[in-house]
Amino acid sequence: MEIAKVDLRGLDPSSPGWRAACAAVTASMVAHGCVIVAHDAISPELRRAVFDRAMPELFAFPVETKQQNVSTDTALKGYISKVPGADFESFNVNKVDEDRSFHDFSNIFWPQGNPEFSNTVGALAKKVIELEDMVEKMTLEGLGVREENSAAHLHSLTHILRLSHYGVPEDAKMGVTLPVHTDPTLVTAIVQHEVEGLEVQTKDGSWITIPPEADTITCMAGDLLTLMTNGRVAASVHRVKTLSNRERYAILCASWVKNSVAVSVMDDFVDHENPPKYNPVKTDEYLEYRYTGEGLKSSQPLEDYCGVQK
Ligand SMILES: O=C(O)CCC(=O)C(=O)O
Ligand SMILES: [Fe+2]
Repeated sequence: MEIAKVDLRGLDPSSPGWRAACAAVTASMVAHGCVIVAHDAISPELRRAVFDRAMPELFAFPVETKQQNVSTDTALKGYISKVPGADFESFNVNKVDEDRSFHDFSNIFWPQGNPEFSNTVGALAKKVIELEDMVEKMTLEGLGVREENSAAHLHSLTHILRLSHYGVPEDAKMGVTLPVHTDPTLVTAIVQHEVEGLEVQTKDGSWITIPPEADTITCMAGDLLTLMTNGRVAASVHRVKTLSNRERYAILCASWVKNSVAVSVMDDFVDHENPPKYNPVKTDEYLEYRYTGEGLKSSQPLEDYCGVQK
């Protein structure tokens, strides 16, 4: 089985192909919790500037400097350091919709400024956010959500960027560098670069490798999209496994609703036969739950945290 690739090049809501593309995006999200989209948003030069220059420069800093990437937003962690057995580390840039965010982030590493870093990573983030929001809009439209509800939802979004590095897997045979999980987000867009790793589990339990093609990004449904759609879109179950045993970089852009707004099941998914399956949640409280004791132990954190008792 393969995950379909949907071509979004040159597409906007007035294009003749829009409705068919919405249907294809939605079908893949419903079937697999994810969709691969083809795009021309990231030029080869931008890709090289970010992955061949900015990322290696960033990860070369000493750990004491890296740890200064703390989140001003309590629930979203800053720098995630390596832990024994997993050579994975990741930075977090909050509120990437605001121009200052990259400037503030790069100041940690280059107090005298590094416009090349902020401009290139910022430019890539902007493109990824546009694609991610488009996929979110298309999914809601494909599921029949009313235009005004979808527009209000898209208006409530904020985005964070994760810049991640994976060392060569310690267990060369297994190659697993990030264990199986769902994301606590609404949607996560993943930009891979040259080295494979991202794998998605299908509903029959088998694994599909998502190739790191330069002209695609992968959008994953997170737990909060399951909540909002009353279970119509199940969150993608995925992991990172690099069997070629190479070092790997990836960039992730996650969409959230702003912290003060609770995420609820949308009206469009509720009727007499389909009562809400989830209670509303505040995103920061849900994150806290996912990344502390109770939620870490749960195999179905969304259900356990806010599922309506039957
Ligand atoms: O690196 C990737 O391709 C995906 C990483 C991931 O799933 C995560 O950080 O949640
Ligand atoms: Fe993930």
